[in-house]
Amino acid sequence: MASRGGHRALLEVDGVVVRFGGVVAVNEARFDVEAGTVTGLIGPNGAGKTTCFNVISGLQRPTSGKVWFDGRNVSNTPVHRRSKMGMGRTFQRLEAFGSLTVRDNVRVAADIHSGALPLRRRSAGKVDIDALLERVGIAEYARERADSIPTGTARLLELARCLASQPKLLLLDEPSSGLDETETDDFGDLLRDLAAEGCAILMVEHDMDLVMGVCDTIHVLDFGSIIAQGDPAAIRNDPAVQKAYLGYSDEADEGHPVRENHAQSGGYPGDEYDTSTDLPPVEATMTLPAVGSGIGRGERR
Ligand SMILES: Nc1ncnc2c1ncn2[C@@H]1O[C@H](COP(=O)(O)OP(=O)(O)OP(=O)(O)O)[C@@H](O)[C@H]1O
Repeated sequence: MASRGGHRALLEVDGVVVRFGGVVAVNEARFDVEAGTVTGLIGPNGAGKTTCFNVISGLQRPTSGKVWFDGRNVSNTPVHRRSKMGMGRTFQRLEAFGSLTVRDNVRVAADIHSGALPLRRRSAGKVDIDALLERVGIAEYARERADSIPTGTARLLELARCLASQPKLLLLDEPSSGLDETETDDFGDLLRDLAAEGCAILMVEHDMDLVMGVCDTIHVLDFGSIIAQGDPAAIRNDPAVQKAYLGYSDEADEGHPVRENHAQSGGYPGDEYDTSTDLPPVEATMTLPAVGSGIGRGERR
């Protein structure tokens, strides 16, 4: 966390609370995201991940607490200014302009960003659109209309549009949904490459193979509170995390299931289990991929 006068992480979520009436969606969340790393923000459905993302990107004002970005308190900074400072975000909902080609969508995103830069920085901010499409793996769709491409490709287009603004911090909300196994593997490699180039990546993601395979650090939210923080090995073995995802409390261990809302969320680790049943099978705890197994080793759904 922030040290006064010393090192500050690129992003710091500093005791953020968000209340919606009686619901505490985020409860004193506190975590950092360092430049050059991939960080996962995970948790059962309704845990507060999207609300946290909204606070970081400026769509949601926190009830209390602060967000620091690049050494500045941005808690009251509007979305467009945060974007100009180097925050890029993708959304669960796809946002591309359907009637434009894939290439033009990325061009527009690059132009908007470049237009927002001071004149002296515009040429430095110029993006090679074709190289970017190539890098993200959608060059073959460059001339297709965005509303005619497969969902996985549209997801990658979102990423390309975001990268066109050359962000220092990339906020990715469910980036792998709609990607097939090969696309997800390539996507994981791309995230590692971006981090190696110095980008900070924070992602909300339900695909545990991907999360465990690419993240340096993972923060786990449950009912708005951070219940565990650490590397994939620590998170995988953390009893509180297992409990949160299984939907059992201590009482439940004695045969009284509680927190059905989470148990039915289906996101983790039992992506394979039938979410129409009340609780996932206990074996679901065993479906977490081994840390270091890489991604896409056949366990993915
Ligand atoms: N605008 C809102 N008004 C009232 N309650 C809200 C609002 N937004 C979110 N909530 C509540 O806050 C809690 C956290 O929701 P949030 O969407 O942040 O969770 P999440 O972890 O992103 O869930 P999911 O994985 O399903 O997207 C939930 O109980 C949700 O119902």
